[in-house]
Amino acid sequence: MKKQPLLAVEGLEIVIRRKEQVVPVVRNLSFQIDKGAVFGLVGESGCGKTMTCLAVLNLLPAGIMQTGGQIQINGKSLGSLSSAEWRQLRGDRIALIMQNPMSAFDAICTIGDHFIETLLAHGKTDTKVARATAIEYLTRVGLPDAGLLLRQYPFELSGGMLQRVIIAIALAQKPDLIIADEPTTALDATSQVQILDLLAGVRRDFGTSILLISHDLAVIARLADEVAVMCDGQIVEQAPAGELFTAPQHAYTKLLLKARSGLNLRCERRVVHAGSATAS
Ligand SMILES: Nc1ncnc2c1ncn2[C@@H]1O[C@H](COP(=O)(O)OP(=O)(O)OP(=O)(O)O)[C@@H](O)[C@H]1O
Repeated sequence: MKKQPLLAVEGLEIVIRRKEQVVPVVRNLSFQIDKGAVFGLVGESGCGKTMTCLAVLNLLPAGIMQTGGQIQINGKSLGSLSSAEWRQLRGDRIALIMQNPMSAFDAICTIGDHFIETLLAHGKTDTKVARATAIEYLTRVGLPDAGLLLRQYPFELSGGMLQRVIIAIALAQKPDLIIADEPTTALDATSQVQILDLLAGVRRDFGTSILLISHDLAVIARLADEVAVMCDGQIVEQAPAGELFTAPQHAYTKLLLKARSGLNLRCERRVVHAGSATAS
């Protein structure tokens, strides 16, 4: 019997309305993520990666809408959820980690305020229990002196530390799925490696599924089991990571791999679109 995926996206269509125009952003996009798996979505800036994950969270910005397709979690369609059910799903079942960790924090609230309020909003009723949980998870993600950290303000922490705090807040809610949208892009090289190692540990120790979004193949290569390559709102190739990196089939995937060695992706992409499906 085929096992049920944790997340199934089927035929997703997203458009932007600009005055009289309707511009497709994501077209007929389908993928599945199994429980405990890391699924990498890679593609150049503007190809629709973020809009795809915002659609999964029902958080598309004004003027951008899902016009087709189905999204299911554990076989349950998300299409019919009420606002309250969506709020519950976000945080409790699906956590989002974004590119710029500072933007996730209110500058006038301490780390403790953020952590404890989030836990209280998602079911922990006792501040003392929430505080103990915060300390436990901050320690688990490798942040020393968690008690002091709870009294600090976001600007007192580095980007890498803030990203760890966000991961700790996410983990404390024991989500089934973490959506990590360019989680290392704003970090220095050392912090990038540490955060990717931390996410690998999260999957290993908690069995959390991860949708990892990046424009950087090296980031995807480090974590993903399965990789989908996006170009202009569509998946052009999907394969297990080992296969995709050693034997890419689609011309655009080959260009992305080449781009890492300094070639001009944008220029060459025009060649692909002009019909050279075998360009490499
Ligand atoms: N708030 C918005 N209003 C209008 N158009 C938007 C908005 N956000 C994104 N877009 C457009 O939607 C398209 C897809 O953007 P998206 O953010 O999903 O790309 P991406 O692949 O995640 O790129 P990046 O890696 O740069 O974030 C782009 O053409 C972008 O210009």
